[in-house]
Amino acid sequence: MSEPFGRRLRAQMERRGPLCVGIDPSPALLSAWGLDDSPAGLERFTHTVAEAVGDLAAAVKPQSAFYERWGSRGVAVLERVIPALREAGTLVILDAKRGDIDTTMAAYAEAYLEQGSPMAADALTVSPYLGFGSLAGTLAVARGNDAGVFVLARTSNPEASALQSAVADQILDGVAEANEGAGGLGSVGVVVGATLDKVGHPLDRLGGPILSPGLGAQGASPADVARLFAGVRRSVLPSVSRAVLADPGRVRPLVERYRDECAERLRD
Ligand SMILES: O=C(O)c1cc(=O)[nH]c(=O)n1[C@@H]1O[C@H](COP(=O)(O)O)[C@@H](O)[C@H]1O
Repeated sequence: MSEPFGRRLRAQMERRGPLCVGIDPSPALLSAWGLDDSPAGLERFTHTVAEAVGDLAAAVKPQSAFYERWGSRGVAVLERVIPALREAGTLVILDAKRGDIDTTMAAYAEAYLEQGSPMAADALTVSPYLGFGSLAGTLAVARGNDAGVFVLARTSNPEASALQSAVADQILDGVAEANEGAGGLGSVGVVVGATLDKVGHPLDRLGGPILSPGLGAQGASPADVARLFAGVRRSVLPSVSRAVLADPGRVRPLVERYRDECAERLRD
């Protein structure tokens, strides 16, 4: 590993355009592809998406839950696809949304961010609702491995608003502090859903990337993302899953379309 995650992400977004492609092999999508809801179906779906976008998307975000459904056989699929995606030149953000006390979080960080671990990704989504300080060990492991962390701040689901808006400032301050002195885009990001009407908290001092899921199936468009993040657009990595995954033959062209529109809208 050569460079901190934030700088690698900045380079990827400039080279490939600002789009993260989620791999969410739900039973409904496996069925739409004519695949069995089984580890073999999961593997076929996953590798088809990886081949379609590994050389195209700035980042790819496998949703761990759809693999964990199958226990060790599903996790084995994840263990195979993460290195394959990284080999293809994309950054892997593992979406596992881990959150626990500090020592347990450090163990999750070793599982997902320690280079050499079977599931080592470039970045991990984490939950700060045990207190921002509970992430200290995770941030340390990430830093030591040039990996990234995306901390939930304002998620895309409507039921999150009351809880998260009460503590979002603490989380954003913690992230800003963790990115101090990064020099370029920091490696500690936040998750802010593209579906929000407004963020309601300042994002201009974060210093790190903003992962923004909610494009497509949850109703947001690239124009919504541009409106929501006016002033910080160059730090935004929109993420799309179902809207590009419905048909195996159309994954690549749909990703190209979203990527081009996001690049156009988030130019500045
Ligand atoms: O962390 C995430 O990626 C995430 C955060 C959030 O606020 N909302 C959200 O939908 N996600 C994830 O992003 C993906 C959204 O999928 P689509 O709605 O199909 O694009 C799912 O894997 C969600 O778990």
